[in-house]
Amino acid sequence: MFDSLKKKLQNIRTKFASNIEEAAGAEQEPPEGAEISEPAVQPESPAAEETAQEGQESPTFFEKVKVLVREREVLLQEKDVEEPLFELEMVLLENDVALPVTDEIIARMRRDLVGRHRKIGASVDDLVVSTLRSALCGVLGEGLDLSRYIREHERPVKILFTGVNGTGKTTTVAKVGQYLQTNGFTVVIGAGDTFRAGAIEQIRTHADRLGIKTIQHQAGADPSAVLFDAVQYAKAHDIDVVLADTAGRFHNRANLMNQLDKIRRVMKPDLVVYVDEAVAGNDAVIRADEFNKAVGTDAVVLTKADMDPKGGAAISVAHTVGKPILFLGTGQGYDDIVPFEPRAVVNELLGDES
Ligand SMILES: Nc1nc2c(ncn2[C@@H]2O[C@H](COP(=O)(O)OP(=O)(O)OP(=O)(O)O)[C@@H](O)[C@H]2O)c(=O)[nH]1
Repeated sequence: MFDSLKKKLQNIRTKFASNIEEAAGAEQEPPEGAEISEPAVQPESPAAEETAQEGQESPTFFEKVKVLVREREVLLQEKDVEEPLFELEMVLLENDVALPVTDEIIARMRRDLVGRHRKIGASVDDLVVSTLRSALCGVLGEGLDLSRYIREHERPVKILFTGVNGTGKTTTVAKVGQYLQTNGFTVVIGAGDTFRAGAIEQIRTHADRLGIKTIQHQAGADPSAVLFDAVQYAKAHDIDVVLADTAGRFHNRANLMNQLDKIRRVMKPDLVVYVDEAVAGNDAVIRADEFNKAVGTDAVVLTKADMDPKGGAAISVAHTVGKPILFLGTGQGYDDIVPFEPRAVVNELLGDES
């Protein structure tokens, strides 16, 4: 994931850095007519001093100026960052980052860079990276640690999975079941997709393989009743978590959305988790937002991240919906699920924090 974006961000960093170096250098230029032959710059280090004393090649004027500007602050103007900001905007949009989220990242970068005295540390790239890091962290928000959430809430914690057809909801229910068992929690699955032929068998097969109990009714039964029974089972058997699968549906199908509303009222989930596929890019972000408006969403899972080189949905969805990403699905195996940690994502995009 992010392969394409990572490479392009590296180029943008270089562009920002060279523009800032240039701006800082320009700030150092003496006024017209002033003496420029010998800038009052001390060699940077004892090693540099030694080199100078030995009469070897002394640093050029430009190198001396660079040393000087790195030790002080620079006041950047809009024109200094206009071009790389525009390039950054294009790169984000090309990689499926939603327009309002792109705007937000650009606005944060501009706010952090323009019109402020910024201290240039050891490297201009550090300044660029820290500004980008803070803009990206700003839109990714905080993650949601599911294990911690479960430990801090009354059991059974009830998690309802919603989303459109075929995005990987059922597989995700199984993966989350496996993840929770590995983390020491007991789990029951409610086979709430009573609509699609074969859906009950599908979730049952997954659950059997993982040694998880499934609560199921006949095909065509009322999913609210199935999920109510799953919750009763969990209460009676001291199970930590109920995972509720549901049929795929589009937010504009009123009857199916009413069914979801009924499920919510009957099952009273603690978390409603919207599942969509990262590869759908902006479509996934728009659908997530629409689902949130229609039935509410507490967290998002993005599946098929392994097939998405852009990563735009992962960057956009939390800011758009205003809810955290819980997991990324990274393959078809039960272990192919990773908790979404915004900091780790930013580190992957920009390189580890030094
Ligand atoms: N590569 C990849 N494939 C995935 C991932 N998650 C699910 N899939 C595959 O996506 C396909 C659809 O998954 P399902 O779990 O059946 O989807 P669903 O949303 O429950 O489908 P409906 O019940 O029709 O709504 C299956 O072939 C899964 O193996 C993932 O993270 N990566």
